[in-house]
Amino acid sequence: MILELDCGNSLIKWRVLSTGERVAGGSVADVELLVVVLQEAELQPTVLRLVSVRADAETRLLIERLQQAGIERVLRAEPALSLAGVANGYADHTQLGLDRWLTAVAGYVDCGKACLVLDLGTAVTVDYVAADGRHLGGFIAPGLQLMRSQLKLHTRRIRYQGSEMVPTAHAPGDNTRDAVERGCMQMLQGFVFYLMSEGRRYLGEDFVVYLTGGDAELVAPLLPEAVFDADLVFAGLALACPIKED
Ligand SMILES: Nc1ncnc2c1ncn2[C@@H]1O[C@H](COP(=O)(O)OP(=O)(O)O)[C@@H](O)[C@H]1O
Ligand SMILES: CC(C)(COP(=O)(O)O)[C@@H](O)C(=O)NCCC(=O)O
Ligand SMILES: [K+]
Repeated sequence: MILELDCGNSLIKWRVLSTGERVAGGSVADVELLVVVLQEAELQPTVLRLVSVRADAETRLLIERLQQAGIERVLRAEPALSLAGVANGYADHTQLGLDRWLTAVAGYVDCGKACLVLDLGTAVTVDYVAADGRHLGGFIAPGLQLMRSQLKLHTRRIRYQGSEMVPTAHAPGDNTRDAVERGCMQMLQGFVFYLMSEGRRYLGEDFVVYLTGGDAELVAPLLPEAVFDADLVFAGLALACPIKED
């Protein structure tokens, strides 16, 4: 059994594969919770395949904890100049977030043509891959939770309970919560529309849009033509760290 992890800045996304098939998965806040969840589900993976954008020391501790819990073999995605026909577009390829790299590669391998990958997590990341496999770089912007929390952190009177994000609610807010929630949502949605038009400039008319990350469902209704794939990073991880069992 293989345990796959995508260690993002907010959550650890996990899946367990048995003979190449997903048998369980979810997201957890930390590795201790993951160990408990695996024990309760009576899952005992021995191979770990992971991608992490966390600090190296934190990632090492996480791996050690899982080794104590029964992991025998570890494969970790590393920066690369090229993979599966995609050429890393960063001036220093080691600086490109590995989650971005894997989703860009997975998108290109899936469609075989130009693509735009939007990952709406802690940060919103945007990556362009041209039809010939050149990764053109992209953009990094704050995600929804970051936008909200920064407004609360740096103001005295933005205080409200709940975060009722309704993707289609656009009317001017008549209370603090709706004003902030809709304002942040419109920042995100406006950004996505802008990226689509920029996409035509960089990629031409014919490109596929991939949508992933914890907040992807909030913009999915705006992009009916986009491919929504919550597991895009795992598809990239399998390409970066192939295992016989795949
Ligand atoms: N239970 C949750 N805990 C944290 N974030 C959540 C949760 N449910 C939804 N989210 C949203 O998902 C985003 C995190 O998405 P994710 O793709 O997991 O990010 P990352 O890869 O950066 O950890 C948060 O910014 C938040 O807006
Ligand atoms: C941009 C990110 C913080 C996104 O992380 P996430 O929102 O998935 O937690 C991550 O890809 C990262 O740390 N990148 C390194 C900087 C770069 O890609 O240029
Ligand atoms: K992200």
